[in-house]
Amino acid sequence: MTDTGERKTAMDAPEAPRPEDGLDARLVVDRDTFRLDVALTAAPGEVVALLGPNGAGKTTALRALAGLVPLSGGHLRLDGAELDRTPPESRPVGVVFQDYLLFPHLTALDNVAFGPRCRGARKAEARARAAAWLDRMGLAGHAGAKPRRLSGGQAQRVALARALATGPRLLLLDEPLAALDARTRLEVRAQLRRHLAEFEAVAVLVTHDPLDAMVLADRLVVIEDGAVVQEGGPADIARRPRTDYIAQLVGLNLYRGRAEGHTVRLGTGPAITTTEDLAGPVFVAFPPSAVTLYGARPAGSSARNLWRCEVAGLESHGDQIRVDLTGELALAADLTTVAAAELGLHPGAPVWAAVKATQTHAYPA
Ligand SMILES: Nc1ncnc2c1ncn2[C@@H]1O[C@H](COP(=O)(O)OP(=O)(O)OP(=O)(O)O)[C@@H](O)[C@H]1O
Repeated sequence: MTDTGERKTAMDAPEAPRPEDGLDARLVVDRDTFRLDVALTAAPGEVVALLGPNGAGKTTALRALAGLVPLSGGHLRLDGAELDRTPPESRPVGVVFQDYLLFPHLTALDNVAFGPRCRGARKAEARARAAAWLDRMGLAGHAGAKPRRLSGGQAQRVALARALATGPRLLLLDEPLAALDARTRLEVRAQLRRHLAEFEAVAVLVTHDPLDAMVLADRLVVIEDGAVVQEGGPADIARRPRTDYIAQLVGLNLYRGRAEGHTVRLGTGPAITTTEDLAGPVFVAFPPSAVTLYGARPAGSSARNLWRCEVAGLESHGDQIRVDLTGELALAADLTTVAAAELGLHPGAPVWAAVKATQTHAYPA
């Protein structure tokens, strides 16, 4: 990064990455009854999303990386340097907080210049760097505006510029889009994706929105109850969820059982017929849209995956109705509103649920 904040300009002869470059951490944090213990590695240029339910420990992990909570154990190395004992203000780390935390009394320019100033840059230099960053973010025309005059999306970009203007080797983003309304979110998500793609160091973002994670990150690390339960590329996680939480996020019915060829036995429950030929512990997943419901047992149906169920709940999702079923197999089914009305579905109604083997997906557990 140059002093003006222009990155990737003098990159004609980039230095070869060293094996120790990037993030190498094991974050152990004890907080009363809660323990976080997650290993986190990332190469320069990689965007990693920490995804997980409320209280999983995502923010604690981010705060530990920033140095705002001490590690009880583990290690934290960035580009080969130990950071465990480095105070937050001396870490080469930029943070974008959920509500941006812009200084209300400072202009956009001075908000961005604040970062370099804190790191010892002279005023003129810090402001020049800030101006270059605002320009890059398409905000040159708003340099003199105070935060209250900025839209949510503009404020988000100022916060991002402020974090990037210090030339961080680790960029941390805490729920970067959570403060925005749905329409702005779409646009800001696309912009943020572009800026993250250009960022040559490590970026870690925390979110509980699967879409943000899938769109923005190269790799997802899913945390539940203080531990990593699954990590991988967005497509792999969406296709092969390994916990109920992830399956729900990506909208799949998920079961665990033992495969014998094309049959997967689910503990004491029923069996599911799949197209995959597997043996041993497996997961089976299928989308709610793959489920067909019948008011009575379908006569002459060749479907092997046919279960007697009962409607536990109904919820409308756009032009679809999500039906929660209990019975031989607990599952979610998506129907059109018309189909739900024709079946006269209501809580407690008995139904038969069918899924074709070709619509299921089995993979080793
Ligand atoms: N200052 C604190 N002192 C003690 N326990 C805390 C403190 N802050 C958080 N915790 C606990 O640590 C656990 C993890 O919280 P954390 O905020 O990291 O989760 P999260 O995944 O970011 O959740 P959310 O999505 O709700 O922000 C929770 O059980 C929480 O109650």
